[in-house]
Amino acid sequence: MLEEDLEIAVKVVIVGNGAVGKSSMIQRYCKGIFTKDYKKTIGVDFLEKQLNINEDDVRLMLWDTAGQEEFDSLTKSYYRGAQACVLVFSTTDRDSFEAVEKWKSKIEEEVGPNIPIALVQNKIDLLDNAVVEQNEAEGLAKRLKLRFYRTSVKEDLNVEEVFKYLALKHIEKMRKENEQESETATAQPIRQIGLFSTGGSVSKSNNNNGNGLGEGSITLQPSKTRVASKSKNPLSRCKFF
Ligand SMILES: Nc1nc2c(ncn2[C@@H]2O[C@H](COP(=O)(O)OP(=O)(O)OP(=O)(O)O)[C@@H](O)[C@H]2O)c(=O)[nH]1
Repeated sequence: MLEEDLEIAVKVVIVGNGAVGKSSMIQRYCKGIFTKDYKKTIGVDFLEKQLNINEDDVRLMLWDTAGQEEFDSLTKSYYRGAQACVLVFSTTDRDSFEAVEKWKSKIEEEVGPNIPIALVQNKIDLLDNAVVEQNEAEGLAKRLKLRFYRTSVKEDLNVEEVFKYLALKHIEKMRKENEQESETATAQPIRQIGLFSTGGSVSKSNNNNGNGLGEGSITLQPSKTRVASKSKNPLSRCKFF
C-alpha cells in the first residue's frame, strides 16, 4: 500500500467538569453548530473529524466524556488508548478551574504522562461574569506544562486551533518515536531470520555472507496509529455516531 493512501488516526478525549462546554465544542468543531440548550452527556459520545495537516491526512476520533462525577468510573475506561486530550474549564465556573489538576491526574493515571494535553478556558464571551483571572489561568497552564487556549464555542473563537495543535503534536511525537525505533534497529542488527513485530513497513539489514542469502534479517516495524483507506468523499469528513 502506498504511503499517500494512509491516514493518521488519533484518539482524542475531551474532559472537564459538567457544563463547561465539552459537547458544544465538539459539535461546533465537527458540525459548525452551537445550541444554547444544555443536555448533560450520559457516559460518552463519539464524533469524528478529518483534517489535512502539512500533506498528512488526519482522522480525529473525538470522545466526549461526561463531566458529572456520577459517570466517573464509566468514562475512565474510555480514556484508555487516548493519544491526545482537551481539558476544559469555564470562565464562569470557579470549581471547574479548580478541578483542572484532578482531571489531568485522572487522564495520566490511565494513559501515562506523555499524552499531549491542551488546557482550554471556554466561554470567554462571558468575560464580564468571569470568576477566573487570565493570569491565574495562564499561571496554572505554565505550572502544569500545558498549552493554553481561550475559546468561545458560542462565538467560534479558537476552537479549530485547539484540535490542530493536538493533531500536530501527535504527528511530531509519532515521527520522533519512529526515528528512535529506526535508530535502535540500526544500532542493534538482529541476526535471526523471521523476527518481526506486527504490521507496517519493512526494513532489511543486508549482511551478505557470500551464499546470496546473507545472514541479515527482515524486520517489520509497527505501523503505529496509521490506518488504511483514505476517504475521498468530502461528505464523510465529519461523522456523527
Ligand atoms: N456563553 C457560552 N455558552 C456556552 C459556550 N460553550 C458552551 N456553552 C453552553 O454551556 C452549556 C453546557 O454546554 P455543554 O457543551 O453541554 O457542556 P458539557 O461540558 O458537555 O457538559 P456535560 O455533558 O455535563 O459534561 C450549554 O448551555 C451551552 O450552550 C460558550 O463558549 N459560551
